[in-house]
Amino acid sequence: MNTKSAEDLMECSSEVHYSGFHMDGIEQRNVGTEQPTTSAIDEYKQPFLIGVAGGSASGKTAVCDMIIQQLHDQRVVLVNQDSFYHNLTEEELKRVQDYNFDHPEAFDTERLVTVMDKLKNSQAVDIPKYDFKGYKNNVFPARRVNPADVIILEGILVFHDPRVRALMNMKIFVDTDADVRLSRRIKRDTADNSRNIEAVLDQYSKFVKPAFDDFILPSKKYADIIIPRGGDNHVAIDLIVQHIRTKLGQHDLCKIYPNLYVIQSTFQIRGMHTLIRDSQTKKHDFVFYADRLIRLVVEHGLGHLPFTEKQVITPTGSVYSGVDFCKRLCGVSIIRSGESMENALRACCKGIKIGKILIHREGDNGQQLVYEKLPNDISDRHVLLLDPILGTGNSAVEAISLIIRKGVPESNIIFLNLISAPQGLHMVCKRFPRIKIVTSEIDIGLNEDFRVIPGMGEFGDRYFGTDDDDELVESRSL
Ligand SMILES: Nc1nc2c(ncn2[C@@H]2O[C@H](COP(=O)(O)OP(=O)(O)OP(=O)(O)O)[C@@H](O)[C@H]2O)c(=O)[nH]1
Ligand SMILES: O=P(O)(O)OC[C@H]1O[C@H](OP(=O)(O)OP(=O)(O)O)[C@H](O)[C@@H]1O
Ligand SMILES: O=c1cc[nH]c(=O)[nH]1
Repeated sequence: MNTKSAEDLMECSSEVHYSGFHMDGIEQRNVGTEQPTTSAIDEYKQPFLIGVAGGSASGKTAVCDMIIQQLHDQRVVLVNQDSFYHNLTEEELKRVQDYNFDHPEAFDTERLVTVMDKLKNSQAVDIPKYDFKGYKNNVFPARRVNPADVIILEGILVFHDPRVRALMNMKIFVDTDADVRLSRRIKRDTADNSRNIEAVLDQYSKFVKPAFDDFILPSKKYADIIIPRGGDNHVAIDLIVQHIRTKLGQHDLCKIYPNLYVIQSTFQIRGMHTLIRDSQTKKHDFVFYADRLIRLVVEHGLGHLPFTEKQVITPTGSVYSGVDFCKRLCGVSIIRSGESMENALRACCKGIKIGKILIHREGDNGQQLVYEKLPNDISDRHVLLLDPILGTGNSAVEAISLIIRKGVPESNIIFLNLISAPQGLHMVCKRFPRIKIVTSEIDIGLNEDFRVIPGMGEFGDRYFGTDDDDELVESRSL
């Protein structure tokens, strides 16, 4: 994975326009001509890598073909582990029937790691073409593979090497009955009369079955998903494709940080963002739409708290099996902008205790804690930390550190936020990998004044009316 420091990502243009939507007719508009560089984000755009392992003739190819077919609108490449078989030496060629094609050492794993690492980092690669008749991997020309959104690596032993496994976003094991695999293999290998059944069975008992027991089956434990019956299992494949689509639709940072949640974007949400980001929006509209967005973020954040099962009897006398909210919570707002989120939290959680933290900005690089008042029993509670803007991450880190010093486990903190800059997300997620962050949009970056871009300016000034709004134009409605 390409790890860049937050500082390395600071190169962004300061003049940025927000690409919004007209709600009537849903026409996309690009308001400005000068777009910011997206190189900072592109660094983190990584393809989704799926590993498909399983015994010989288990149906891996069928599973891959079906996934590729269903992901027809995505750029998908299929890489086969067979392409990485070592060349056979003259000696080995003379006694090919004694060569173990099913052992991990039959593959050039170093080359496989290099190629997959490049593909994962969106670089084009040359993949060897293997000649199954001549047992050579130097067929000319090699296969040129360009970067794609999804890469599928298929083969009997693709889970064997930990470096290859570490690159995978999803690991699928195709689990097919041994009898079915053997009969398929016999049919396949004798189909064109190229081999007789004795030779096929001999290879099976000498190499294929032992390798399955010693290397392939033990690698099943690494799988995220085990598909019984291979390509015949349409339900499993539909579910896998749905999951891949969700992941592809997510912001790339969500793939890096599993505890980061961006609420699902709708035109309604984009419309509200368009209004609060518009420098021409008047204060009362700004407050109205910011409040609506905040309410959505708060409701979403509450969904990440633990629940217990609860059954109730409905007026029809039927049983409804539901859940009961976690009761031990509190809010903590970062003064002053965080206070704008308190009403939404109170509206959702009656009588909730809300603590406060004031962090004074000293220059633009450092933060200094100047005031805190938190519930005495905060360490027993789940904490909803409120601040609408995550910029450099300095304020959030300061506030989270204080809450942890008060005895709250990191995993009991949920940071609720409207707009996040990638720099702040990297800083907070790396420092506190177990806290959850819920945000409504991730922006492009920060400008030289550490303001989020495109952003929405100074949230506190716009929400509380301490900016100069003489010039603002008339109110508009959604
Ligand atoms: N005899 C022989 N077998 C080979 C050679 N190269 C690979 N194999 C066999 O090919 C098998 C790996 O391919 P499979 O997993 O069966 O291929 P596949 O088509 O992807 O399998 P499924 O799609 O799961 O049916 C190993 O079990 C090897 O024994 C070769 O040159 N000669
Ligand atoms: O991630 P950072 O770079 O630390 O920036 C984020 C901080 O900036 C904003 O507050 P601001 O300092 O503008 O004060 P205000 O809430 O009083 O307007 C925001 O509410 C955060 O607290
Ligand atoms: O863009 C920014 C950054 C910090 N605080 C804000 O209110 N806006």
